[in-house]
Amino acid sequence: MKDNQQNIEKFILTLNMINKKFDGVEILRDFNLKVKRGEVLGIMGPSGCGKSTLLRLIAGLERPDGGQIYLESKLISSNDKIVPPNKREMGMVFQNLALWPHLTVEQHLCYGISNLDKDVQSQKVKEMLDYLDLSNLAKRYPEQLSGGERQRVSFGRALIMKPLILLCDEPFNSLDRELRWKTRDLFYEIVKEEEITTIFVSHDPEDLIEVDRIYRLDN
Ligand SMILES: Nc1ncnc2c1ncn2[C@@H]1O[C@H](COP(=O)(O)OP(=O)(O)OP(=O)(O)O)[C@@H](O)[C@H]1O
Repeated sequence: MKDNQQNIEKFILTLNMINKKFDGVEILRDFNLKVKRGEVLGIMGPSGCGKSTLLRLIAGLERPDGGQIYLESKLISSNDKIVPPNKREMGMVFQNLALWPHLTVEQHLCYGISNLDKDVQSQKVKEMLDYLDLSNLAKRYPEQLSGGERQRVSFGRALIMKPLILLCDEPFNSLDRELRWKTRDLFYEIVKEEEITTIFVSHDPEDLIEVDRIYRLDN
C-alpha cells in the first residue's frame, strides 16, 4: 500500500485499472497509464478505440465503471467518487469544444481567470494575446475570425489558467494543411516553453511529431 502511494506521488496523473463500457461494450479494460510532470504524451489509435473516451474520463466528463484516477496524489475518479471537471485544474482543447458566439476574444481569455483581481486579469490577457499573436483581434467575435485564429483563442482559453494538465483532442482537425503545421508548431513551442503537462490525442502521426512519448491505444 505504501509503495503504491509513493508511486502515485511521482506522477502528475495516474490511471489505475480503469474499466469503461458503453451499452455493454467494453471500451477500456484494466487500463493503466502514468504521466510525468511536464511530459507531452501523444495518444494514437484507430477510430473508435476509445481515445476521446480516455480524455473524457481524465477530464471528468465520464465516470469509470471501475478503477481509479489520481491527479498528483489526490483521488479524482472512481466508481463512487468523482471530482467535477471545473475542480480538476485541467485545460481542454477538444475539436467540438466550440467558442461562445457572444464573447469576444479577450472575454474568452478572461473566462477561466474571472476569480482574479481585474488588474491581474487584464495583464494576463494582454500577455496571452501577445503570445498568440491575437492582440489586434481582441475585440472580435468568433464569427469574425479565421479557423486558425479561433483555434488559437481556444488554446489561449485553456492555457491562461495555467492548467495542471492540458488535454487536446484532435485540435488541428478543422485546419487546412499549411495552417495546421503553423498552429501545431506554435502549440509545441508554448507547451514545451511553459512545461505544461499535455495529453494529445490524434490519428495523424504528423500532429504528434514533437511529443515526448506515444501511447498506442488498440483493442
Ligand atoms: N456516450 C456514448 N454512448 C455510447 N457509446 C459511446 C459513447 N461515447 C463513445 N461511444 C463509443 O465508444 C467507442 C469509443 O469512442 P471514442 O470516441 O472514444 O473513440 P475514438 O478512438 O476517439 O474515435 P475517433 O478516432 O473516431 O474519434 C466508439 O465505438 C463509440 O461509438
